[in-house]
Amino acid sequence: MADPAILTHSLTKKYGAVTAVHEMDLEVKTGEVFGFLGPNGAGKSTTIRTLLDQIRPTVGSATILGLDSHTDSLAIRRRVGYVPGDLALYPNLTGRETIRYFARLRGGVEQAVVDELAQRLQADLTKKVKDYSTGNRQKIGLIQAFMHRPELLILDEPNAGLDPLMQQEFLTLLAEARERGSTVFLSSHTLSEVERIADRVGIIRDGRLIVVERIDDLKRKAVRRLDFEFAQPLAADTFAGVTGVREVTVDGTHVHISYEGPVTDVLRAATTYEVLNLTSREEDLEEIFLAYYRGDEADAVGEASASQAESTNHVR
Ligand SMILES: Nc1ncnc2c1ncn2[C@@H]1O[C@H](COP(=O)(O)OP(=O)(O)OP(=O)(O)O)[C@@H](O)[C@H]1O
Repeated sequence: MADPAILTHSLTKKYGAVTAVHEMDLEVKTGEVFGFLGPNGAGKSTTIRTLLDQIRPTVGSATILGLDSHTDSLAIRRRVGYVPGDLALYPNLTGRETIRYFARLRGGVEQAVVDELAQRLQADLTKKVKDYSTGNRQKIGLIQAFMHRPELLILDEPNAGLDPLMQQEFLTLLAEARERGSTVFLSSHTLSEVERIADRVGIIRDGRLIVVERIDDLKRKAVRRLDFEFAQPLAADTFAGVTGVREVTVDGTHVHISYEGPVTDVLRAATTYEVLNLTSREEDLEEIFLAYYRGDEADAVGEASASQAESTNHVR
């Protein structure tokens, strides 16, 4: 079997009294797109910089593509494309000169690949970097990360500053990289940025990896809602004890139900009465995710459904 693309053992980074990364055991499989999610200051960038040997862990170790992150760091750099969270560029170089500089560090890349990436991302490479907007700087970051068709892409909040059209193009580039067999490690603070492309997500909070799940499983756990209109008013306890039901609001003939898991029992209980109308609302993945952020992972689904507004405020 292929080595995992990323494997860490008890990876820990302390800055004085602050433990930025705490005993992290992370495995990213070859060929998957892994979303690395957490709020500001959770430890995402510190983890990534440790993986790339830009900083040394206080305790623990990591292998990247089967190579030791420290002793084999040069070999790793050639096989990895990296977009840092705080991309530092020379202000007086043009975009093209900047890309040439990165290309030389990599031992040369195909000009045709650079041109195609620049065209697809609508990057103007003739301007000096100091005259770029945040989004245009980010495009340079993406071009240099993708241009050597690396086996592993490590992307630290790569969407920053990209407009919706470019975000879409970026997702297409990721999908193509996956088609070629590349692995993608993608950090973000919003699930919505990664949910369309990631196979699995890991959620990090206060330096700890608190959950790793397949996006499909996370979706299965998400809260869903049904709004019924009945011919007759129902008693408040009509749905008490029905499997999967989390919350019921009865307002005369209108009943709102949030539930998790299969809908069968809810429907069976409802259709013992005359149903005039039924609407089903989108499952809300963001809610369950925000609950993990807040620290309610033991009961992420229930808490999320109870107080979305509060959780949204907390993250901001
Ligand atoms: N060089 C440093 N010296 C001291 N503390 C640091 C240093 N770098 C990071 N930290 C601290 O480590 C913790 C994790 O920071 P990190 O930048 O890794 O988080 P992050 O998840 O990438 O956040 P963001 O989404 O804001 O980039 C924070 O408390 C931060 O203040």
